[in-house]
Amino acid sequence: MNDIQVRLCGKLEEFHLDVDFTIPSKGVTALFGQSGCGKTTVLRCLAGLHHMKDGELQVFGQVWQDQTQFIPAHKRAIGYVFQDANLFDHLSVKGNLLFGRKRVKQSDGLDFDEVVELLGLKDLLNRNPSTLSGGERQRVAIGRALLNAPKMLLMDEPLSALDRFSKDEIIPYLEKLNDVLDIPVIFISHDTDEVERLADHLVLMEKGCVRASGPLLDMLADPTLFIAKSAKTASVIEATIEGFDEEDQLSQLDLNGASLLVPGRVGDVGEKRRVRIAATDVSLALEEPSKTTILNVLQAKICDIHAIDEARINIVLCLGEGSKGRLIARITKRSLNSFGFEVGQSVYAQVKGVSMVERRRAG
Ligand SMILES: Nc1ncnc2c1ncn2[C@@H]1O[C@H](COP(=O)(O)OP(=O)(O)OP(=O)(O)O)[C@@H](O)[C@H]1O
Repeated sequence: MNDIQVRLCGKLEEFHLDVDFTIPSKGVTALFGQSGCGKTTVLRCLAGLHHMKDGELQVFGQVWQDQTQFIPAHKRAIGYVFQDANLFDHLSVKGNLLFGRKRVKQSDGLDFDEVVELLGLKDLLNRNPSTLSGGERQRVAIGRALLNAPKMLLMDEPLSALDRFSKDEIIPYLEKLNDVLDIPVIFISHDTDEVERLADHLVLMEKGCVRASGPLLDMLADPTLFIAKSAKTASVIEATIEGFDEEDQLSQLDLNGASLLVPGRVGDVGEKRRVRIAATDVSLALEEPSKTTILNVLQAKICDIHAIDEARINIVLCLGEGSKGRLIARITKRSLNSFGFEVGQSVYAQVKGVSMVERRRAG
């Protein structure tokens, strides 16, 4: 009852939407899929900006839409952030932030100072929006949405209009926001890097349908999903920092029982971090390689083999017990056949590169 249940079925001229999925009440959910698959339509239906007649929406046990009722947009406690910040140029940043705030009970949600602090807006308050950078404008738009005490924050490609530099500037603020907010955030993105850094849950859409949904890390390890076919396919795994080697300046991480070394001090002992290992950076060996410069050679078991096309194969490896430590290796069909890899077999995974999915702190 504490989650968000979405069922929507209907047509927009030629486009047919038919989705039925659940969004957890906490954390960040990314709606991901190709252009035109229906992500914005789903978000607009959630916000009440579009009424798909055949639909049911239940938010924290409250009915927002069913066969007999439809709560209009202005009565849904929602913050909506669009691709463009849509700020009012006749108002200062402060005026924009406070726009609509009068309608909200002051005790609800975050207060003005908290939002200003969280999004690093203090030095911008007296500026005119026309003088702000794209990233700064989006931070103000997010602040304005939060000050209306939403029960849910919806963001439609909030970073897509920004250049790489502005994205890098704003992402740490979003990460910090995600740590502080106790409302669900649902955002649309085309960018796998953004999704890996920001999302906890993923809803994968394809041609008006939900292809799969679930915890991000499980979804990224599922070789049957279309994201596993991309050239950028990677495993994103939660690791715990176990130690630091001062002499060689290497951090030692625990990946579900397997030990991984990464250069530099990536955090304090006991902290959890996401690591990203590109599928093309993992190669397999039947025996433990002895003469190699590769630092990370992990013992693993093959738990799935999945052909991507005529030439390439994804091998899903399990590290330790359970389904948490799953690593994808991208190999050729020729290697699969010549080594005779099969499900259940024990192998050594040589990991050529590991990057930290940074969860930096802003401000
Ligand atoms: N008001 C409308 N009338 C007719 N067709 C529409 C309308 N709104 C959206 N569509 C169509 O519905 C489909 C889904 O659109 P939607 O904007 O939801 O996709 P999307 O996944 O968000 O795409 P993108 O990533 O490109 O923003 C598209 O084919 C679009 O042309």
